Amino acid sequence: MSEAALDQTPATMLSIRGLNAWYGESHVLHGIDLEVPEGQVVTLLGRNGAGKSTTLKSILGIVPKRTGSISLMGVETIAQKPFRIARLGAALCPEDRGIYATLNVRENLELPTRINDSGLSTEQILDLFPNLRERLHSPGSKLSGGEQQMLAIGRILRTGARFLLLDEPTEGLAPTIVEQIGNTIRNLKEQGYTILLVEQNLRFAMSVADHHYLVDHGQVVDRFDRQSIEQNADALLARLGV
Ligand SMILES: Nc1ncnc2c1ncn2[C@@H]1O[C@H](COP(=O)(O)OP(=O)(O)OP(=O)(O)O)[C@@H](O)[C@H]1O
Repeated sequence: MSEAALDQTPATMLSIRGLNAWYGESHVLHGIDLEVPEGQVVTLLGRNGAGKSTTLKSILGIVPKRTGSISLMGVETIAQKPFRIARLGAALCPEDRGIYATLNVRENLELPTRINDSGLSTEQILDLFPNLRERLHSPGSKLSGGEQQMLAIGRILRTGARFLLLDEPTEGLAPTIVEQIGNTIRNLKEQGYTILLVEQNLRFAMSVADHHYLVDHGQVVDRFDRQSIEQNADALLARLGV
């Protein structure tokens, strides 16, 4: 057996080094360093305004001014345009979910461009989220928060992206829906997807993720694995202010 076959270390999906980002004159990220191994779920935790969403947007190239290094599947993307980064297989599910109010569920699902043939079919997405099947002809404006979130996740699965960036998918949702989203994330991980998740809900983050980064004032200030986050949960809740 070759050495490569014996090596069980997962490949690196994302490696960020010294990421700085600005909105106009406002300097928001101050040297973020983080790694996301392929096939794992990693969370960014932190208070409001810490820089979590800006980190996700920087990975997709949609923050105008960035410096440092963002390597996606070994490709340096810091100077790449968003459409090129998307073609590498990364997709963002934004905090506002980005559902078109006047389009129905099917139209919202089928709107984004596919980047390859490995995207899920509409049928496969409806199998994953049966609630959406019943709402196929309802406009986006008539969906509940949970249905909108499922549609937003389903939509990026259709594109063929294998690296999913989810910005607060549980925000404002009822506990049963949060549980469904958790099951979906675990299911996607089993299917080999890599997920970077922004979360305020620590218990939820702990139930789905392999590693966690704590972001504060635009920097990574701590890192936890499954075991160390359990041991530090109470202190962390206080640090998150929740
Ligand atoms: N489009 C923008 N223009 C100017 N400043 C922005 C913009 N978006 C975010 N900011 C500022 O950048 C900082 C980081 O915001 P970011 O949204 O990344 O934080 P966050 O950790 O995701 O928190 P939240 O959960 O509140 O979104 C905050 O001070 C925020 O006010």
